[in-house]
Amino acid sequence: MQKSTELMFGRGLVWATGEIHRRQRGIMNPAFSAPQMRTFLPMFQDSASKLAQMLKEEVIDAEPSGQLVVDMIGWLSRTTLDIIGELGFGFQFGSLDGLENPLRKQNESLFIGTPPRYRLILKTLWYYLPELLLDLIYLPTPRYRQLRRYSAFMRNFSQGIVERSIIEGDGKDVMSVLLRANASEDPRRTLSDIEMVDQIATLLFAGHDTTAKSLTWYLYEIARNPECQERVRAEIAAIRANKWVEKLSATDLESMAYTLATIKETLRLHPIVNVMHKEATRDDVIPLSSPIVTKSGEQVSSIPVRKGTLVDLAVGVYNRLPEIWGADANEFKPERFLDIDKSNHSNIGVFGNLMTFSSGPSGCIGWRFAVLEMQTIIVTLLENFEFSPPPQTEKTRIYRKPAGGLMAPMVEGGRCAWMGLVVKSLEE
Ligand code: HEM
Repeated sequence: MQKSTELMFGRGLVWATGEIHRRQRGIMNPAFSAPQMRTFLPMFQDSASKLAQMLKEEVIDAEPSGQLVVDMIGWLSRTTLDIIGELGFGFQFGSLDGLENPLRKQNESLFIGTPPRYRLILKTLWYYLPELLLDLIYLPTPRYRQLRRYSAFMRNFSQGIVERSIIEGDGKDVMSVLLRANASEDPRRTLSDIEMVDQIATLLFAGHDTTAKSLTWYLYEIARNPECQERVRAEIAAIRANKWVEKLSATDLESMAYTLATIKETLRLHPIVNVMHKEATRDDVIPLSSPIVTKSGEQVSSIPVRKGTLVDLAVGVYNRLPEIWGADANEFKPERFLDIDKSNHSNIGVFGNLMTFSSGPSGCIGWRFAVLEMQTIIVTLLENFEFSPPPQTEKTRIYRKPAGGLMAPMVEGGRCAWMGLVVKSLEE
């Protein structure tokens, strides 16, 4: 597992474990702090406005009625790529402007389609086979060659970015903030040049498709629940009514309690990382919230684990547990986050008592980035468009399937993520 992660992202934060992870994370945390994220808001807003403008052109041009079935995941993926390029490492992808870019092509080729069956089997066996045998099975495959090509390209590209950021020195993006923090740290606690370079591949992977797919699931839910959609629009209008400047502030966004509840509810129902694989770093005991009866009839209230035990965290299952969320756990009901009974909830996860961004020392470092980005894009889209599901046929019915390691919307038999929604411009 760590080997393929290293091939894709080098020795960045997603790859690191133990002491190396603690050191890297300690230096990176401030670059993702709440005040730092607020400085990103204008760029989120500019990208969201550009998305709305391009989408409007597509909808109005193609249909005189001002509505059209649009694959929203394509648009959202381009938007979040432009954002992570500029705010992550000061690079202009220009994908909303239709620019072709070799890095974008490399990145897309890596994540397109569901994996073939043999790779899913290999992944399942991964943990249980000796490493040498894995090398023998894995090394000659086309997937291995693809990963090698990607990692060589990425290293070269990222080196250029880091060199440029060092020379320019005043960038506002995450990498520039990180480079400055690294320079002022005790040398024993700093990131090496290679570790710094490899954070770019890490940010590109972790900060792009994750948010695009979560936003896509948001639109899917909001399209199926028009009364929720209207309520979000009304909340935005109420905030606007008290403002005389065009741009909303971070405080305005935070005050939209219902909109935030709809985001939490989407992240609850559609965690894009459905299962997380962890390894116990020491002998430990996992306490259970309520006792269970084992196959042998024994009642247990905790599970001992030995160092090295592999533990799968079923995020998708936790997020829909009726014991936590109620009998209507499978339904989209944002109100549950407005009148949440805190006494019934253990405080788990970094956001909304959910496991979607995980928890603990390796929980998602970019969750504040992702939430603010989602809030901004959602507000802009819902102020300008109405979303509804297209007529349901085999060609338009959406299923949740794994693609590129993330749960994606797909139609039956499709190889790529797709989310067609009827988009209607609200412009008179
Ligand atoms: C809705 C969007 C996102 C979701 C659902 C998400 C979810 C996750 C999850 C489940 C993990 C694994 C945590 C673990 O292993 O315990 C993770 C890790 C990570 N995420 Fe996110 N993420 C999102 C957006 C972002 C963004 C926008 C960024 C960066 C700008 C980012 C950067 C990272 C990094 C660097 C890690 C590795 C953290 C570590 O190992 O210490 N993520 N994310």
